[in-house]
Amino acid sequence: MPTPHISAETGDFSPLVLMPGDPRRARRIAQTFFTDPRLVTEVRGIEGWTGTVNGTEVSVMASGMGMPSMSIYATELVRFYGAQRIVRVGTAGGIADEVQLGELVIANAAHTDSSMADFRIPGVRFSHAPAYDLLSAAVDTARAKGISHRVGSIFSSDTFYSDRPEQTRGLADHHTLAVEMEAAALYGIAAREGIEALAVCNITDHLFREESMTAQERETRFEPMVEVALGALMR
Ligand SMILES: O=P(O)(O)O[C@H]1O[C@H](CO)[C@@H](O)[C@H]1O
Ligand SMILES: O=c1cc[nH]c(=O)[nH]1
Repeated sequence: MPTPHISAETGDFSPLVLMPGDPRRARRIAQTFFTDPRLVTEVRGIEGWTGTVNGTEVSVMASGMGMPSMSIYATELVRFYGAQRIVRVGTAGGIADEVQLGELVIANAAHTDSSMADFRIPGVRFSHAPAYDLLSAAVDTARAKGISHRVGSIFSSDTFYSDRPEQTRGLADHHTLAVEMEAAALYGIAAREGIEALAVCNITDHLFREESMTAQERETRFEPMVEVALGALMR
């Protein structure tokens, strides 16, 4: 049944869903990795695709940018389309010194400055964590394929252009690996809805160094990340 934001019919989505932020990355992932990909929704330009990978049905749909957008799409995928496992395949900026461009960060926790986290359980500072089985399968896949990766905490920010250098410094002091803008919301929704979630991010820039991929590279350099995410999703 279509929702306000997804026009697919019941059964159009697999229970296994990849979620990049960028709709064009969603399309490229479907065209690169799926056999017989079909477009199942494109409301507001947020594309959802379903196809098969090694005979298993898998879907990919963009989350858009930021936690309110991720929350809308992840909630509708779970409640109306039966999503059981969601793996975010995003881009992120490095914070910890050792993190290099092109490496993957597999997020075993997501700090956040989002006030959305304050509403989850009144009076509780909620811990945003992934499903262990997905995390473990992602690490196994990265190791087996020799894909450069790190496992650690990330920061899900409400702002891309932050004017709080002391916050970034504090995150670095607590050995946070990278910053992005959706994982904490996804982990919170997964906990609430009783599904499994994980975020795997490609490092595309570094907050303390003058290093950055182009917009084109951010859209197109996703293959190792998606291989790791599929290894987790289809474990
Ligand atoms: O490349 P995606 O997956 O959109 O992820 C990152 O890029 C966007 C900011 O440029 C935010 O959505 C952030 O989380
Ligand atoms: O949210 C993001 C994503 C990529 N790079 C950043 O610096 N921030």
